[in-house]
Amino acid sequence: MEKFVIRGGNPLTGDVTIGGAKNAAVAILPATILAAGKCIIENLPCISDVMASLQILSELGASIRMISKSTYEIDTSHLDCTEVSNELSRQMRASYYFLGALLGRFGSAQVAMPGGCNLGPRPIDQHLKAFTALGAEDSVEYGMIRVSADKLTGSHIFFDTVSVGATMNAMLAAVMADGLTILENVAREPHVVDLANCLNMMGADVHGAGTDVIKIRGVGSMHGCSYSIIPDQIEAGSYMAAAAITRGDVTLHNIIPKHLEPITAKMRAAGCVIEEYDESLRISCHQRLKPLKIKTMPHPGFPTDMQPLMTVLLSVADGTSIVTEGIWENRFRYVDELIRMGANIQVDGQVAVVEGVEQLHPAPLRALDLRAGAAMVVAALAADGVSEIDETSHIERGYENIVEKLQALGADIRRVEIPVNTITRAM
Ligand SMILES: CC(=O)N[C@H]1[C@@H](OP(=O)(O)OP(=O)(O)OC[C@H]2O[C@@H](n3ccc(=O)[nH]c3=O)[C@H](O)[C@@H]2O)O[C@H](CO)[C@@H](O)[C@@H]1O
Ligand SMILES: C=C(OP(=O)(O)O)C(=O)O
Repeated sequence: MEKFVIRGGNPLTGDVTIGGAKNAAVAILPATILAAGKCIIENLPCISDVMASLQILSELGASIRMISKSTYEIDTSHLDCTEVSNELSRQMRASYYFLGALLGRFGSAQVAMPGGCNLGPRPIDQHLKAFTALGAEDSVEYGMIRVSADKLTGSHIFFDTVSVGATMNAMLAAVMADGLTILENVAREPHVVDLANCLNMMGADVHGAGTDVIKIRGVGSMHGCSYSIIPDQIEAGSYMAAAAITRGDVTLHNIIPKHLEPITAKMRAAGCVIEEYDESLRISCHQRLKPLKIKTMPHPGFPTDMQPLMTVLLSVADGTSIVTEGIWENRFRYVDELIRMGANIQVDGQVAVVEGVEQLHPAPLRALDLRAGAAMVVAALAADGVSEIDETSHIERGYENIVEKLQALGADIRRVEIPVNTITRAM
C-alpha cells in the first residue's frame, strides 16, 4: 500500500497532458464484445479501472495485445464465457456494462453487484428496466445479477431518472436487438456520445446521443474498428482546480474545451483566467477566489464528479459558498477531512455551506473515494506544510500518473510505500 506525501505551497506552472476519459473507457471496453472482431482502442487511460476491464475481457476469452501504453488491440471473436468473475466485477461500478454488452451479443450475462465509490445507494433498476423492455428476464440474488433473453426486440423506453449508466447499458443491449429502440430521458454526458460514436464505428446505427432521445436501429452484426477515446473532462477539471488553488499558471493539452464548459464557467466566476484553444486550455489565478453557488446536475449541468474538488477551492474563497449535491446522497463524506485542515464547512443533507478561510493547514488525510481523494491532493497542495494521504488506491482508479504529472508542474509530492507491519498495526 502507498500513501502520498505532499508539501503544499508551490504554485503549479507548466504543461500537463490529459489522458482518456475513464467513464467512456469503462463502457467502450465492454462494447468491444459486440464487435466480435479486432478493435483497436486508443487513448485508454492507464488506471486501475481500465486494467480491471481488460482483465475481465481476457477472462471471458478475448485476446488482448498492448500496442502502446494507451492503445490496445482487443479481439472478442472467440469469447466463450458470459459470467464475469465476482472478484473483478466488485472492484468497480462500471463492471455493470458487461451486462449490456454480453446480453447484446450472447443473450445472457452474469455479473456480481458492482463496486465503485461509496456515494450512497447506487441502484440499477433503470438498467434492468431497459433490459426487460428489450425482452430479457433478470434476477438479482445473493449479490449476483443475471440477465437472459431468447431474443432481444427493440422497444420504447422512458427512463424514470437521468442515468448515465442505464443509458449506456441500454445502448449496449439494444444495438443488435431486432428493430427500433427509442430511449427517452437519457443522459447527455460526453461519454454517452463517445460510446455512441464508437458503436457506430463498429457498424451500429445509433442517433441522437447528446440529446435526451436516442434512437437505435438494431443491426444484424457488428465488426471491429479503430477508435480513440475522448479526453477525461474530470481529470482536466482536477488539474484546473490544482492550478487555481495554488495561484499557478497551467496549460492543459489533449482536452475538448466544449466538454469542460460547465467547469470553466464556474472557475471563471471564481476569478480564474482561462484561455481556450482548439485542444488545449491555459488557466491561471492571481487572486483569492470568489465564493460561488454550485448545484451538481446531469450534463450540461455542473458535474457531480467535480463537486469535491470545487468544494476544496471554495474552502479558501473570500466569502460564503453554497454547494448542493444533486446526484448522490452521500458525496460530502470528505468534508470531515477538510475540516481537519481548518476548513469551515457545515453540511446539512445535500447542501454544504462553505465559509472560506484564509489558509488550509496540513493534516493526515484519507482518500475516501476517487474524487474525494483527488480533492484531498488539491487541498494538500495549498496547505502550509506537509500532509499525508492514505488509501490512494481510490485515486489510482481514475488518475493516471497523478504524482508524476503534478511533480512535472512543480508540486512537492511523493509516493511512499507503507511498510506492511505499519498497516497491520493500524488495523
Ligand atoms: C447523471 C449523472 O450525473 N451521473 C453521474 C453518475 O453516473 P452513474 O452512471 O454512476 O450513475 P447514474 O447516472 O446512473 O445515476 C444518476 C442518478 O440516478 C439514480 N439511478 C441510477 C440508475 C438507476 O438504475 N436508478 C437510479 O435511480 C442514481 O441513484 C443517481 O441519483 O456518477 C458518475 C460517477 O460519479 C458520474 O460520472 C456521472 O456523471
Ligand atoms: C465516482 C466515480 O467513479 P465510479 O462511478 O466508477 O465509482 C467517478 O468517476 O467520479
